[in-house]
Amino acid sequence: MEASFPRIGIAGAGAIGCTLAARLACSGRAVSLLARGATLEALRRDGVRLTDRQGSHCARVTASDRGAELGAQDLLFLCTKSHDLPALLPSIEPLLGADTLVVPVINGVPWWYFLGERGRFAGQHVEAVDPGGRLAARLAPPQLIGCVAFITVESPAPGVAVTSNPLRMVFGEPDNRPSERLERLRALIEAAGIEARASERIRDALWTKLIANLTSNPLSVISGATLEEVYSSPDLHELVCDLLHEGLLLAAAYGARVELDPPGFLARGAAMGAVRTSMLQDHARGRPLELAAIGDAVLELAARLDIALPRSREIIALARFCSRRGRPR
Ligand SMILES: NC(=O)C1=CN([C@@H]2O[C@H](COP(=O)(O)OP(=O)(O)OC[C@H]3O[C@@H](n4cnc5c(N)ncnc54)[C@H](OP(=O)(O)O)[C@@H]3O)[C@@H](O)[C@H]2O)C=CC1
Ligand SMILES: CC(C)(CO)C(=O)C(=O)O
Repeated sequence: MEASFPRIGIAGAGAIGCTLAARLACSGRAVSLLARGATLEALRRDGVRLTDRQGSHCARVTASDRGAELGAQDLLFLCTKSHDLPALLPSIEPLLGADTLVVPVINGVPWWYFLGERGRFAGQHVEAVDPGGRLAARLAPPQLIGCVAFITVESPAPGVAVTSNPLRMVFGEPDNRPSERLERLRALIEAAGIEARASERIRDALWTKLIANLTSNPLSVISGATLEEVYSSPDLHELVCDLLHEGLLLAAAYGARVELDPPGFLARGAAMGAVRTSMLQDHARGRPLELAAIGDAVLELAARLDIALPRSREIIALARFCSRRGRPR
C-alpha cells in the first residue's frame, strides 16, 4: 500500500524544521527540505541531527535552496518565522501542486485566522502578519491545515536541533470539520514519535499557545529570563498574571474555549526548565523578533473588538525597543 503523503516537504530548516525532518526521516519517510546558506551545506554534508528525550537521531534528507529541484509535494510544512513568510512565498511556489496540503508550524496569530470560519470577520486577513493579504490570497483553505506546536527546541548549529521537553502537536481544519486527511496527518506525526492530536476547534489550541507566547516571549527578551524564571520568579509574577488575564480575556472575546487554570499554567511553564524562548534565541543572535505575530497581531485582534490590552502593549513595545537597541553584550 502506498504511504500516506508520499512526498513530504519542509520549508525552513531551523529548530522546528529540523525536529520535524529528523523525526519523520527516522520513521522511514523521505523528506525534502528547502534550506539555504550554512544550513543547506550542513544538511547536505551531515544530514539532519536531533537530540530529544528519546536520544540522538541522524538522518539523510534531500535538501535544496531551489524549490524546482524538490518539486511539488503532497504535504508541505512551513517552518520559518512568521515574518519570513511573505518573502518565502515565491520560493515555495514550485513545491505547491494543485493538491498540496500546507501546514504552517508557526507561532502567533496565523494569517488564516479568519479564513474558513464564519463570524463577523470571516474571510478577512490579519494585516500585522499578512500585509496586503498576499498570504491569505495564495494560501487559503482548503489547501491548509492549522497546526499548533507545543515544543521547546533550540538549534545550536546549522542542521542540528536539541530539545529536552516532550514533543506535542495539534492539527485542525480551519473550518473545524473532522476530515480523513486530518486523521492521516495526525497518524503520520504520531508514527514519527511526536504526540499528535486532531482538533475540531483548532483556534482553542491556537489561543492556548498564543497565551503561552504572550506571557513569555517578549518578557524573555526584556529580562533575559528562561521559561522557568518567567513563570516562577516572584518579581515577574504580577506582570505574568496580568498578561495571562489579558490573553484569556481576548481569547474568550473571540469565542475560544481555553481551559487553563492560572496556577497550573504557571507550574507547567516553570516545569519546562531553563530553556530560552525562540524569541530570546533570536534576540541573542541579533535576528528580527517575531513581534508582529505574537504581539502586533494580538493587538490588532483586540482593536477589532475595542478591547484594551495595556500590559501586553507595554511589553511588546519594550521588547521592540530591546530588539532595535541590539543584542545583549
Ligand atoms: N524554537 C521553538 O522552541 C519553537 C518555535 N516555534 C515557532 O516555529 C517557527 C519556526 O521557529 P524556529 O524553528 O525556532 O526558527 P529558526 O529561526 O530556528 O528557523 C527558521 C528557519 O527558516 C529559514 N528560512 C527563513 N526564510 C527562508 C527562506 N526564504 N528560504 C529557506 N529558509 C528560510 C531560516 O534560515 P536562515 O537561518 O538562513 O535565516 C531558519 O533556518 C516560529 O514561528 C517559532 O515561533 C514554535 C514552538 C516552539
Ligand atoms: C517555548 C515556547 C512555548 C515559549 O513561549 C515557544 O513557543 C517559543 O519558544 O516560541
